[in-house]
Amino acid sequence: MTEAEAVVVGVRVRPFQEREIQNNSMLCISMSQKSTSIFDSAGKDTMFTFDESFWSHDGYEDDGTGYLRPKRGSNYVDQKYVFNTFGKRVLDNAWNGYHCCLFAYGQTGSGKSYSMVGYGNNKGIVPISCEEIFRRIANDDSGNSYEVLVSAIEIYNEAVQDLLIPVEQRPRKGFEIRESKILGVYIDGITKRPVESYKAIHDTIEEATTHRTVGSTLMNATSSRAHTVLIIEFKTVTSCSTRVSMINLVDLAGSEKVKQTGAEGERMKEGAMINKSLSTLGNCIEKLAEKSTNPKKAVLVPYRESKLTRLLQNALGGSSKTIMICALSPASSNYEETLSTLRYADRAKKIKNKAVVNENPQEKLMRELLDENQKLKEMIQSLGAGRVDARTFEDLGRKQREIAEAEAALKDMQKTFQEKLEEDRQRQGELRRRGTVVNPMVPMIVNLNQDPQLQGRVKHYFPAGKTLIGCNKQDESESESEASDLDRDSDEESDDLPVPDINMLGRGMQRLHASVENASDGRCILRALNGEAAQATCLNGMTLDRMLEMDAKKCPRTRVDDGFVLVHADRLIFGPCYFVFVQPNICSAEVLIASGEADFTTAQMEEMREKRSATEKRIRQSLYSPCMVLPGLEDAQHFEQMQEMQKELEQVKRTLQLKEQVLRAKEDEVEELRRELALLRNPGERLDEMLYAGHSKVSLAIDNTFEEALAQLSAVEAMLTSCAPRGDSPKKKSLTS
Ligand SMILES: Nc1ncnc2c1ncn2[C@@H]1O[C@H](COP(=O)(O)OP(=O)(O)OP(=O)(O)O)[C@@H](O)[C@H]1O
Repeated sequence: MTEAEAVVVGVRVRPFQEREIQNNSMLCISMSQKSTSIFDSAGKDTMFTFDESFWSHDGYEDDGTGYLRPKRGSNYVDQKYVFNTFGKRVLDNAWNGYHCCLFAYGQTGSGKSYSMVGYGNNKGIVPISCEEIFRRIANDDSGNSYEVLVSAIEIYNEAVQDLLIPVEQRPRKGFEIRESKILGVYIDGITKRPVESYKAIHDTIEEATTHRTVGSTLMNATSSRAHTVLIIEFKTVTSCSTRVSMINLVDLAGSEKVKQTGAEGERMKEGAMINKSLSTLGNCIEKLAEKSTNPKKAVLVPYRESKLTRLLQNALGGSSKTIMICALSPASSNYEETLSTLRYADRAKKIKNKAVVNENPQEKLMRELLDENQKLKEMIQSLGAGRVDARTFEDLGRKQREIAEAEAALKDMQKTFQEKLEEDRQRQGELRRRGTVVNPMVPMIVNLNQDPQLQGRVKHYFPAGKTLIGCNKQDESESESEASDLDRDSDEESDDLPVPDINMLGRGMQRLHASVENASDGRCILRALNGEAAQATCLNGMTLDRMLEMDAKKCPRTRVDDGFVLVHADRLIFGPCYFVFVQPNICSAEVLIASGEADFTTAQMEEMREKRSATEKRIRQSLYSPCMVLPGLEDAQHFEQMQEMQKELEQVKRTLQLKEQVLRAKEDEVEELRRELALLRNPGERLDEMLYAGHSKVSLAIDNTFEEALAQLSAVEAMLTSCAPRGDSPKKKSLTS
């Protein structure tokens, strides 16, 4: 009989972030071998022991390529070490035919994605594992053959989405998680992409990431608000058997409490949904731990209460080998959250699973599926013979659906891997022809946001041809029943309109708002699709309707008919959404954003500046144009009009002055921040400045002291002079001279 095996749990603490250093954050975590301690503000510690405690807080250096490696003699744990400890274990298990699951838990910004996916050269467990899978396959000379299928999903607001299909082709309410006796828990209709090389799996993950960010815009989400799961189905075919194992790599959403993030409205709902998934996960872990400690006790595990736990049911309390990596913030300001993560991890390590090798499942599955088919036929026959009760009738409907699913699964199983590859190639070719598959080197717009954490998270690509930007209200979160009749009428009217390729919601957005044409000469041309849209679309602060009125020579951008040629780093505003245009062959979006060349404040300020000058122009026009039309100043009515307008002008001037003050203050603030940033980037200069400041203070002090001394001397001198006998006043040399 298979031995029960505990969930393997590791914790990892990251370095301080810039903000935490600036806030003089205190370190509240210490680690010694497998134990981790957390200290509260009074210095009292709570200790936990895990399978692994990874110290990644300090003791590292850049190896010259951006990769962070441990300094000589330090205990810093780098990405390779984490992969060798946890990632390799997952792969070994998969190779032996076990289902495996690795999930990362922790509050936002604690380092989950760093461990799972990694950044730049510091690749995480997911990419290294994918590389390793194909390296092992290439080095295998046993005669076995291998088949790898990849799925990528996101759970957001309790809806499961397939990240391998474009946003606009997804069902609005997401995909269904189903459970059947034969197939177990599975997602109905999810893409399983066959991959035969590291490049293919890498491109698939890139595609999923792109769809993830695009998808998140539609819902105002950020990556940390959704749970992402990469599912790798790994099949080994030997001469006498077939083994299938599923590898689930799960990057959970941030675990912070909604209260702490100050979330409101839609964000609050998101937070509640994430918390629902995470708190159900917590409850399941608690119940499973209870069950493992007391196997005889009847414990109900609430898997069905959230999509996440339903999906992870097998990984948590079934036949899977499971590893959990908990990311910790080192800062004392996050003490509460980190302590709660440690408690979560502590409970998880008590769970015990009984993993089994999934040998020959395909043949078994096919046999079972055929049996089910037979049973259904018999049921139908009995229905025809009139020997059926109500319960059987009800069952029949359910069975019919199950059989349809089973038959679809059977059909899929009967296809060879080569057939699946060929089918996928054709599908990809078709999508590429329609421009649906995204190449990260095509021009794009990237979002700008007040919150630097949210900046650069959303990318919209412009493949060759025309891309339509608009507001497809069907995607709006309000239910249709709440829409006004007027809205409904206008929606009906606009039903014939094409669906925009890029959807942006918010005030000022038109159903078909703008287009960007990626022309054959490589230029991208922006056009507003109607007058109202032109007023609500800005290029570097200026509305398109204003640019269209301008003399072509004065216009800041090259005009092509009614459109404008976009230039790398141009700021664009559509309704309430701020973006920057990126030509990836000039530099990547990440580099552009990090350079500070385009940011939210700049875009907002140039918009305000343009609005001000447009208003001034309008007032000037309305003030002076009547003079030309009306007969003369003696006309009383005209005089009144003039006075009215003068008042209006004064009012506008005052408003403008106020706005100008605000703008200046903001500009000063930005200037100050830029200066600070430059100093931080160049500490030498900072030191010089400090020395200079220190020097000035000292010389000022010396000057003051000197001045005071002189004053005292003059006073003494004056006293001496007044005290000296009048007659023989000597011709003294002044002490001050
Ligand atoms: N072990 C580490 N070594 C160096 N830097 C790290 C490490 N872990 C995390 N970081 C840095 O900390 C920051 C936050 O990490 P990360 O984005 O992985 O957090 P997260 O928990 O995934 O956040 P979110 O929930 O928002 O996705 C990043 O800048 C990352 O580079």
